Amino acid sequence: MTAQAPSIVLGCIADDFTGATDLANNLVRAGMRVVQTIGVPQAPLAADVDAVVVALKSRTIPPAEAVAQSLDALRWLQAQGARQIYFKYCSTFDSTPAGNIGPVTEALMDALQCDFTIATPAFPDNKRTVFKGYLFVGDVLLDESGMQNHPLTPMTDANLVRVLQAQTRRKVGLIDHVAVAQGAEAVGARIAQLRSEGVAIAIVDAVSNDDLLRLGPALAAMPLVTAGSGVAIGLPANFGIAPSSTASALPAAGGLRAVVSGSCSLATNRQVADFVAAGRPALALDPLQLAAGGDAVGQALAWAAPLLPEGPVLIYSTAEPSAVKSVQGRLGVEEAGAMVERALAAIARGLVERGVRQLVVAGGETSGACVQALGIAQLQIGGQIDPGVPWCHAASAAAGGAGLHIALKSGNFGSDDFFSKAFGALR
Ligand SMILES: Nc1ncnc2c1ncn2[C@@H]1O[C@H](COP(=O)(O)OP(=O)(O)OP(=O)(O)O)[C@@H](O)[C@H]1O
Ligand SMILES: O=C(O)[C@@H](O)C(=O)CO
Repeated sequence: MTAQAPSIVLGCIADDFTGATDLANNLVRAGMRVVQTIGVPQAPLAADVDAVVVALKSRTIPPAEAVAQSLDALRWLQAQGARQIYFKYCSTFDSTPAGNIGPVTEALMDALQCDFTIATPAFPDNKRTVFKGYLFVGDVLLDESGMQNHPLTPMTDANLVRVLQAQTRRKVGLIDHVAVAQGAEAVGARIAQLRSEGVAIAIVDAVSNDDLLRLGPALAAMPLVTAGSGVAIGLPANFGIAPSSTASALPAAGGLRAVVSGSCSLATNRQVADFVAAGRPALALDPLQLAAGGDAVGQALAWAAPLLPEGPVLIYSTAEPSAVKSVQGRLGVEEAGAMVERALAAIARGLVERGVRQLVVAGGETSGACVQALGIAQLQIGGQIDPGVPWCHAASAAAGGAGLHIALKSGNFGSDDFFSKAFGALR
């Protein structure tokens, strides 16, 4: 008798690395056993899990490339038996009028011969709510939340029907809170009405987890769901899966502890300040010094070596917006970003080579660079530290193939004491 290859029920495509762990975290909390792959795997899935999240870096690349990578991921997920596909984007709907949410959604709909899907970035646990089609971040509209100044994807309109309509030829409509509050049957009736009006993609209102749990059953037969990570909490039940503590079990943690931070988001700035104020060892990298040459990576590793046995150390380039702007003005936005990412990735690798086995990385781009430098191909998802951020476990080439615990924190996620409390959560 030949052993049956593992088969998944839910196949997910995420447009960045930290967003992928955010989605995986919500699926695990709802009971699914999940792995996250870095890019599209070359080989069939070996792990016996319910869902796979394929992490791409497709949020801000040209639309045609984002479409090609997403279709590649779709083909691999289908080959692993996925019965439903989930396209995950940012809870602040990060995109430009050219894409990539619209073009990727259209391409996936075409490939799946799917004539209707939903789109909602709602993630109430992290204060992203959608009401009458408008996205709120905390108490303010998206375009007043700071996202209007984002360097790559400035979000200047909080009306998601308008935002998505600018990115797609398909007609966009709204399933408003009146329908969602009444439950799956009312959502189904609203979908039927929208379909009869020629709508193919519906933004969905959701202001609480109860809304998302009510929405879940209405999505059971949809071949494609597109959303932030919030919608994930209502999907596992459609496959008969209930929350269970075993889904998030990871191997026991050991080894030295460190944090590497390249995020300059407001939350990360507060987290760095909190770690420093607590008197913990922290080293700031100066991008202008990096640009001037010299061995800043070697110096940072030499600084960390004697401190690591005492507890977690932090190495960061995190800075206030004015300092970042000034560096970008001197070095160029792309060049500054790439140079800092390279340095932090080399530092992360050096730390792991020196015995760090519990590592927190802050920032989406920074996480991408670090995960690649660490030679990580796949992450097993464990317990949540804060909404959207789980501990993960992965084999790393930098650790000689051994496993390490790693947490990839989105810039704006996590409480102020995140860098200290994360390690407590592993014990
Ligand atoms: N002091 C600095 N000056 C200029 N650029 C910096 C500085 N520190 C970090 N950077 C760059 O800023 C970018 C930060 O992006 P990253 O995605 O890592 O964080 P984020 O935007 O806060 O996170 P997320 O994408 O999860 O919201 C990276 O390219 C990083 O290299
Ligand atoms: O949805 C979010 O806000 C995050 O998972 C993310 O994608 C940050 O880049």
